[in-house]
Amino acid sequence: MTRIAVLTEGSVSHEAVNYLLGDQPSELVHYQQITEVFRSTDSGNTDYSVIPIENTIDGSVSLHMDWLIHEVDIAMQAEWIYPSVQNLIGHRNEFLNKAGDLDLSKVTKVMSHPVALPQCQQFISEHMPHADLESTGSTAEAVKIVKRNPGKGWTAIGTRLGAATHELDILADRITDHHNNFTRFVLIGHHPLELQRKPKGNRTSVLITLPEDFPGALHQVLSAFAWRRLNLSRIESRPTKKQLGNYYFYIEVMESLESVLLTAAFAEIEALKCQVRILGSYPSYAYDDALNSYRKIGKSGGILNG
Ligand SMILES: O=C(O)C(=O)Cc1ccccc1
Repeated sequence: MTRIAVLTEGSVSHEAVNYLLGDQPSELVHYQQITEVFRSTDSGNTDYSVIPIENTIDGSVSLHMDWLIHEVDIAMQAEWIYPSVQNLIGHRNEFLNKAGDLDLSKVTKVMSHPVALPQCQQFISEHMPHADLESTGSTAEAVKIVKRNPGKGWTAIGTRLGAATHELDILADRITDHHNNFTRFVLIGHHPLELQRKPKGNRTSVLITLPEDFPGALHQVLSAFAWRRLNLSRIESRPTKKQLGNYYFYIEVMESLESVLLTAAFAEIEALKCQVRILGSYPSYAYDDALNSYRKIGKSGGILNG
């Protein structure tokens, strides 16, 4: 059976891969840290790894992009978007006042993934301004830690699946400051994955290094795509880590590598003495479904009393 590495049970990544796979059978192998998720497929222990790479609120997840570029050489095989709906999770009985209502001023610590904490900044400063904040390997790791440490006033920010899996209470639901909070995930692996669901389109991701002392090189690179009417869905500069001020351009094109237009664009860019490293050419799934689920989730949320 296909083995897929993913963050801890009940993480956003876990919800997201369940959504991508639907009923398709596969074995999920869970890890505490994203670096272990990367290494697992790199070492051949799993066939694929699930990596969150971009968030509507924070933008690129830098650590994950860096691992994709510098630490492993595993192709991107699919991308999809999934909403991250965050909740405040803890042992409910620790936060009740005499009237039996929740009193979040009793919270001493809020733990979560470093991408999830800033997403809930307004909620935290309004309801728990004095709580310590602590980062964990995933939202679900935070839930597990809180579960193992009752009586300390600790809480976690995480998913409904995380609260259910680790048997903790949801103290407040949908607490992200912006409700259009989506994360883009990629599935990386050495072979394409056949999925039952139909893709919405194709993407090709590429790293382009510009030659030194070539004024206007980026303009020429972009022109190679533009005059062929190849749409770009993302462009971002990333440090090469070799020298201060040296950058790659990470570019995503809304086209498959099977397109002769795209291969011709890459050949033209290489002729300009740029280096082209293809990170993957893969199907893109279900953006509309993600939007529909956002509509279903609705906008309001907050502290759950009673
Ligand atoms: O920590 C998790 O649950 C993850 O899967 C990483 C993450 C965190 C916040 C938004 C999207 C993904």
